[in-house]
Amino acid sequence: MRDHFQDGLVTLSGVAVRMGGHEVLRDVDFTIRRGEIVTFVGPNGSGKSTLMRVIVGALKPAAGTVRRAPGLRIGYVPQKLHIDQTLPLTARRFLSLPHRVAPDRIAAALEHAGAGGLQDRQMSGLSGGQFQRVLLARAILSNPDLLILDEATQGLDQPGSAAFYRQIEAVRQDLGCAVLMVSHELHVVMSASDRVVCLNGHVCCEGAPEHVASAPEYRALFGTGTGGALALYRHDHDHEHGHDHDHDHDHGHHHHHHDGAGS
Ligand SMILES: Nc1ncnc2c1ncn2[C@@H]1O[C@H](COP(=O)(O)OP(=O)(O)OP(=O)(O)O)[C@@H](O)[C@H]1O
Repeated sequence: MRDHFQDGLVTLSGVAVRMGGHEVLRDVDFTIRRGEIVTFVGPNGSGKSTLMRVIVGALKPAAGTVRRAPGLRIGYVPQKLHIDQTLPLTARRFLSLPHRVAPDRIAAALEHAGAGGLQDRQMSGLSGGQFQRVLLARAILSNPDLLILDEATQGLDQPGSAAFYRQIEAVRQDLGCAVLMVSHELHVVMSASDRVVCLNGHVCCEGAPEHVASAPEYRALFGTGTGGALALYRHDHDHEHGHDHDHDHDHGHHHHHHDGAGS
């Protein structure tokens, strides 16, 4: 049924990257397929941004191969974008830079990004969440096969981030694009991802969120620091799907040993 999932949009084999004389990434095999939401997690300096740069083609690996589907269109949502606050600039004009875009396309992109009707607002007057949605709309304008987000929810509070990730899922649903994100907000990202890739100079572990969360390699990296976050994720997860859960609400003490891999 899901033939389109077979198509690799970007495929990396045996990729290694050296920076300033030392190896930042080694032996990376990775594929993202049409329509998938994949998230890179990993400690600071584990090579997440570097790997993103290899995937978009901004950085050439020292070893290995990178294959992109012919004609692949990538939309990029940056972590932050600084706009001169004194410059009068409406969302419509911002989305028309550097090339003019027809008003109906702008309206449609804003609608998809959950920012419908904001075209006449000043960029400097938008809330953090609205601003990120306008950046998302800009990425959508290129009609991407692959949407890339580099910690796009920095500066948003937790409900704001959760809402933004729900918007990302809606965009994937509406446009059918694949999504690749980097994030530190593990619990939020885990619930929004089909697949999580845990990096630490190489791919430590990957798979369905529940699988990665219970993998010893992941636990070794993130230790007990994410215990609460993972408990929160499980809590949400249990309640969203509403099956097989007991009602004591003591999800923090559940121990799933690799049983989530197939979910
Ligand atoms: N231009 C560069 N020159 C030398 N070393 C670099 C360069 N860019 C990155 N590095 C090193 O590569 C490693 C991986 O960096 P990268 O930014 O990919 O990590 P990250 O996982 O994205 O980190 P963070 O979570 O802090 O954003 C780090 O040790 C970093 O210092």
